[in-house]
Amino acid sequence: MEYLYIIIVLAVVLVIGAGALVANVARRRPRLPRARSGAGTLTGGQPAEGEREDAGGGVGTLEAPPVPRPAAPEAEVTVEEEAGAPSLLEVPAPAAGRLVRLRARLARSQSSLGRGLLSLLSGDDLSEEDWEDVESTLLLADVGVAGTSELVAALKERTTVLGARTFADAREMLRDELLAQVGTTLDRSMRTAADDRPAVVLVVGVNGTGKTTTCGKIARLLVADGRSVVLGAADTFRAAAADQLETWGSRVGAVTVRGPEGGDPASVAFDAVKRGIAEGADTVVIDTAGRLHTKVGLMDELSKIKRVVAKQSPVDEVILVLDATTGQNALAQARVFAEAVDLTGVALTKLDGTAKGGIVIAVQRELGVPVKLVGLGEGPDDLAPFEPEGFVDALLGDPVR
Ligand SMILES: Nc1nc2c(ncn2[C@@H]2O[C@H](COP(=O)(O)OP(=O)(O)OP(=O)(O)O)[C@@H](O)[C@H]2O)c(=O)[nH]1
Repeated sequence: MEYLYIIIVLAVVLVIGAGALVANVARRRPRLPRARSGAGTLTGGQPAEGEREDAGGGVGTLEAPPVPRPAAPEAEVTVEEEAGAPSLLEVPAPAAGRLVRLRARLARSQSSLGRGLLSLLSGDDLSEEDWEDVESTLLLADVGVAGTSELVAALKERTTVLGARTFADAREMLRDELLAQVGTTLDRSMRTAADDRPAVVLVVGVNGTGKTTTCGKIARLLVADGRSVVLGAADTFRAAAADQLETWGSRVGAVTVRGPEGGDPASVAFDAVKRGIAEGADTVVIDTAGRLHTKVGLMDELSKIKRVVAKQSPVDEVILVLDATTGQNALAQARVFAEAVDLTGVALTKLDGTAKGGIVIAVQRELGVPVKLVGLGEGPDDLAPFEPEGFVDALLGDPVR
């Protein structure tokens, strides 16, 4: 009987011991590293969620949220990358025809300017009240007072000559007149190449307009055209801006030159151009800070950057970034920057949002320099060279009713 008790106790001890061993082994089993969100996989278009945040701000510090254990093939890729294998650079979407490809983004917010005017203008005689509606539609679409009165005068003249109009007639007439206002003969090319030295592009504007993002997107446009790019993080005011720029650059193989936080922006710009020359780069794109509260401070800083850069190379482009959704405020900023520095072009961002397309006309009238680029989204390739025809067609929508 005693033996029986001993055997039972031993059996219980054995079962408990085996259970503990199994649990311990299961706990120690190595896990596969977490897959990085979309790294090296993007080839243009909309980014994956984690990348969208990268583009927006605070990049480099963002951790992808924990994800469930990845499927086997993804996990293998991640293991290789983390073992030091080079990750693939992204291939940006080609620059040509981007605006036409992105026109749906623009058309979404433009129904009042396009459809609204077309329904007013097609048909027979327009009453005084109708013309007032045409005028207020144009003003509400941010065309501005001068542009609106010119457009209304031209449309009045055309409707008198044309008489009764079909929808197609009205569309053609409005298209012609809008194109005349937007301008088809302005030189909208970006000077991003120079003989025997890198071309220098200075990007200026108030913070929050999309300046750093636009620098990153310009780099992508250039890389898509086969150019080599050096980025200069001369926005030394906010450390995250330099991180953000560096992330944009690293995605397409562009080097980013940066300085200490709060350091001298002109010195970073100088170093970036120096690096561009040393590396035989095609273009140096310099991001600047926009947080200067007085016009004098702004003028001093921008002219110092230009002066210091000019010791090595002329500045070929000075692009002002304006947030198109801010309407009149964007025009006020444009005025201040135009007094501080000789602008050569405008990048109008956020035209995919609540912006009104007429701002293109108003900004060009205000500054006397062409809109060269338009931002149509937060995705890495949502920046397009501005094309007047594609833009006006997007405003007017489909030619067939
Ligand atoms: N919808 C939309 N968002 C945009 C566009 N361009 C930029 N943005 C967003 O605007 C926000 C501000 O962009 P930033 O590039 O950080 O602005 P910034 O002017 O450089 O600001 P600082 O770096 O603080 O000086 C970001 O969330 C961008 O993703 C655009 O064309 N469309």
